[in-house]
Amino acid sequence: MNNNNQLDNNSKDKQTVLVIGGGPAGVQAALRAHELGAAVTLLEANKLGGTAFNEGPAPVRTLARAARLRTDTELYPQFGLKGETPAVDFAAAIDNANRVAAHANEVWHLTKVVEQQGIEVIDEVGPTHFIDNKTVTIGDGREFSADQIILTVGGKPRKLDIPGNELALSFHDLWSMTELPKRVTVVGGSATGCQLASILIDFGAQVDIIEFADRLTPPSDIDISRKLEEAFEARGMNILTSTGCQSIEKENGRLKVNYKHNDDDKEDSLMTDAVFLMVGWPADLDGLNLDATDIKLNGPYIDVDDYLQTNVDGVYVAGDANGISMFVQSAAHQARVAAQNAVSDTAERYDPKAIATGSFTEPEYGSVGMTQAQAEKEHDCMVQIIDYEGLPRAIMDARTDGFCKIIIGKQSQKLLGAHVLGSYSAEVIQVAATCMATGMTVHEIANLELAFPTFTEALGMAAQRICRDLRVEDKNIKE
Ligand SMILES: Cc1cc2nc3c(=O)[nH]c(=O)nc-3n(C[C@H](O)[C@H](O)[C@H](O)COP(=O)(O)OP(=O)(O)OC[C@H]3O[C@@H](n4cnc5c(N)ncnc54)[C@H](O)[C@@H]3O)c2cc1C
Ligand SMILES: NC(=O)c1ccc[n+]([C@@H]2O[C@H](COP(=O)([O-])OP(=O)(O)OC[C@H]3O[C@@H](n4cnc5c(N)ncnc54)[C@H](O)[C@@H]3O)[C@@H](O)[C@H]2O)c1
Repeated sequence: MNNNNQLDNNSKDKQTVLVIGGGPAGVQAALRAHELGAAVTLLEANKLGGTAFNEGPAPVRTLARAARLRTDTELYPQFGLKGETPAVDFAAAIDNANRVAAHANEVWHLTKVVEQQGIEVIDEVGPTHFIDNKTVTIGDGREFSADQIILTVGGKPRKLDIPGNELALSFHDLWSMTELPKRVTVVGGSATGCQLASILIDFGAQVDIIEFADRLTPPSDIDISRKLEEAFEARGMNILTSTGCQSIEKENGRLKVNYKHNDDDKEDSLMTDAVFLMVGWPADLDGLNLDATDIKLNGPYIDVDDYLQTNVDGVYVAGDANGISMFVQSAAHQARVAAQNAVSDTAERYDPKAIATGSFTEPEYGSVGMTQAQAEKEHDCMVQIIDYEGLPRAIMDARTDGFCKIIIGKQSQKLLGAHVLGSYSAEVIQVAATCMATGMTVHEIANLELAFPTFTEALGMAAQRICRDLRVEDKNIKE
C-alpha cells in the first residue's frame, strides 16, 4: 500500500488493496483479499458495519420483533391465556433497537476483530474522496493508492424531487424519534416501506402507504403482494396503489400529502403527522468525487461487468453500490468475488445460484428465484400452492394466514422459484434456496424428511403434489 503521508508497507511483492466502505461488503472484501495474501487497507467514513448493522436490517428487525410480541398477544384467548395487550413505550422500543444496532461496534468491537486479522482499518474519518482513478484522500489529508480498489460504499435513501421533500423523513430519522406519530404516511410500498408500515401499525399508529406501482412490493411474486395487501388492509392500513406522491406541505401544525392516482389523474390529499420517503436506494456517491475518475455509472449505481469490475481496470464494486442485488447476503458474496478477482489470476463471475430473501413484515414473506410471471415467460412450469389453512403447524400455532408456492420447470423438474408468506417465512425460504442451489429435482425435494410439525414442511408437501401431478401426466416418470 502506498499511503503517501504515512505508510509504505513492505508489500512490494504483494498486491495492495484499498477497500472503501466498511459495511458487510467492505468487511468481507477486506477479509477475503487479506486471506488471498494481499496487503489491505479498509477506509470507512463512519463505523464499521454499514447500513446492515448500524441502521437498517439489525435495528429494523429488532423493532419488528417488538411489534410481533405485541400482536401475538391477540392470540392469547384462543390459547387459554389471559392478559392485556401491552402498551407501547415507543422511545424504549427505539432505544432497544439502537442498543442492538450498536452491538457490532460496542460488543463485538468489529474494528478490532478486523484489525486482528492483519487488515489496516481507518474508520470514522469521513468520506473517502477520489483524486484520480487510483488515488484517494480522506478528511485528514492522507492520500492512498493501491494496485486494486474495491468500492463498497453502499446506498442511501432516495429523495423525491417534489415540493415539500424536506418535510419528509427517511429511515435515518426513525432512530432518534421519541414519540410514535398518531398518523404516519409511508411513500413507497416496497421492501423498506412495507417493513416500516407494518411495524408502525402494530405499534398503534394509523398508517397509509402510497405506492406508485399497482401493487405492494412490486418485485415480489404477485401472490405475496396480494396477500400482504390483504393482511395490511385487515389491520386497518390505508393502501393507495397506482398513486404517486405529488407534494407535501405544512398545514395547521400537521402535514398535508397531495397525491395523484395514475389511472385517472385524479388528485387528492390526506392529513398526517409524519411522512417517510421509502422510494428507492441509489448508490451513496456523496463525497466520493467520481468526477475525478473515469468510472462510469449505470443510472444511480456504479456500472460493473460480470466480474464486478468497473470500466477502470483494477477498480471493483461490491454490494448495494452496483445495484445488482441489494441484500446483505449478496453484498457479502459479491465482496468475496470482487476480492478474488482483484487479487488472484482467476476470473470469477458473480453468478448466484439462489438468493434467499426475507422481509420482516407481519406477516413475514420470503422468496427465492423467479416469480411465477417471470418463470412462465421462459419455461413450461408447474405451480403448486400449499395454503396454510391446511398445514398442521399453522393450525397448531393459529397462524393459518399464509402459503407456500413453488414453481417447477417441467423440463428440468427443478425448482425455478419459491415464495412463502406467513410465520418464519425468512427461515422456510432458506431450505427452498438450498434445494435450488444444489439443483435438487422436485422428486428429491418431495422425499426430504422435513421435521414435523413445521412451516417448512409445506415445501415438501408442495413438491409431493407436483410429483403426483407429474405421475398422472406420465406414468413412466423416473423418480
Ligand atoms: C431499512 C432497511 C432494512 C433492510 N433490511 C434488510 C434485510 O432485512 N435483509 C437484507 O439482506 N438486507 C436488508 N437491507 C439492505 C442491506 O442493508 C444492504 O443490502 C446492505 O447493507 C448492503 O451492504 P453494503 O456493504 O453494500 O453497504 P452498507 O451496509 O450501506 O455499507 C456501506 C458503508 O460504506 C460507507 N461509506 C459510504 N461512502 C463512503 C466513502 N466515500 N468513504 C468511506 N466510506 C463510505 C458507509 O458509511 C457504510 O458504512 C435493508 C436496508 C434498509 C435501508
Ligand atoms: N428485508 C429485506 O431484505 C430488505 C428490506 C429493505 C430493503 N431491502 C433492499 O433495499 C432495496 C431498496 O428497497 P426500497 O423499498 O427502499 O426501494 P425500492 O426501489 O425497492 O422501492 C421503492 C418503491 O417506491 C415507489 N415510489 C417511487 N416513487 C414514488 C412516488 N413518488 N410515490 C409513490 N411511490 C413511489 C416505487 O414504485 C417502489 O415500489 C431493495 O432492492 C431491497 O433489496 C431489503
